[in-house]
Amino acid sequence: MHDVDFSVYPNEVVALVGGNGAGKSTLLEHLNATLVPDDGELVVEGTPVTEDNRQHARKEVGFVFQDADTQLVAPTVLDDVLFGLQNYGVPDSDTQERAREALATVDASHLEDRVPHYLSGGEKRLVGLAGVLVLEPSVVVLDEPLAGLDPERSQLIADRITQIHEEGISVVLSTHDLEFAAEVADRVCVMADGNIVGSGTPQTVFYDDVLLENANLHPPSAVRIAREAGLTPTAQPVTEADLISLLTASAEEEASQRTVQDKR
Ligand SMILES: Nc1ncnc2c1ncn2[C@@H]1O[C@H](COP(=O)(O)OP(=O)(O)OP(=O)(O)O)[C@@H](O)[C@H]1O
Repeated sequence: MHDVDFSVYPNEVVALVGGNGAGKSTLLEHLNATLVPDDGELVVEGTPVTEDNRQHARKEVGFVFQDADTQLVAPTVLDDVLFGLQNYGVPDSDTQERAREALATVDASHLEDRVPHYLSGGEKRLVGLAGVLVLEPSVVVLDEPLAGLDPERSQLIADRITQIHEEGISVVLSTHDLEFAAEVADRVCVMADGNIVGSGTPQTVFYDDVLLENANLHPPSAVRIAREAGLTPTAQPVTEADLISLLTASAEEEASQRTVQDKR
């Protein structure tokens, strides 16, 4: 990575997109000081992070790994979620209740006695998220949160991201799924060759053909369909839901014009 200037503001969802090897995971791993820059500065909640105070960044920035096995270490799911709390010295009297609440927020209460290693990929991702949320971080970082998930689990993760956002926590995620980025992100950053080459709202980024082409990305299907259907001079839908409401509104408009003509 070189010359990267990246900030996360309170209560926003940022999606990092870019081709394989663009540097998304590397940038994310700097956010909680898993990696510390050789040159330059990482500041978390006003405190510069150094080799000696990584713990501050770890506490404020919760990281959900793509490979959840990296994260899940205890004999049961509940123990795993408790582990972080105990590590940060939270009194034992509070920990069980907080851990169970965290599992409930990701719909994973039924997994609490299971052995983490034998969970499915999607279940591991949810438990990893619970283990992060229980520590009440300011920022949650998710590396490829949908990788290997079925549509139902993907929607669950998307819903949880929206919920975390509504609770005032910032979210930074990396993804190859631009439809998902369009659905959840306030801001999209495009990465290529170890740098951020463009950023903006999903509309700004996903209608910028030159930027997407330079980063080897294809626009989300809603953007392609809107263009093919000639809708883009007046609207810039980026999600399927945007497109459906636009097409519905335009069909209703057409129907009402036809009724007026018929009456004449
Ligand atoms: N510790 C490391 N030492 C040297 N090079 C590394 C290290 N970690 C990652 N890289 C290299 O940095 C580049 C960016 O990797 P990174 O995993 O950040 O990309 P990415 O955008 O997340 O890719 P993908 O979408 O394929 O997961 C790759 O070329 C990778 O080989």
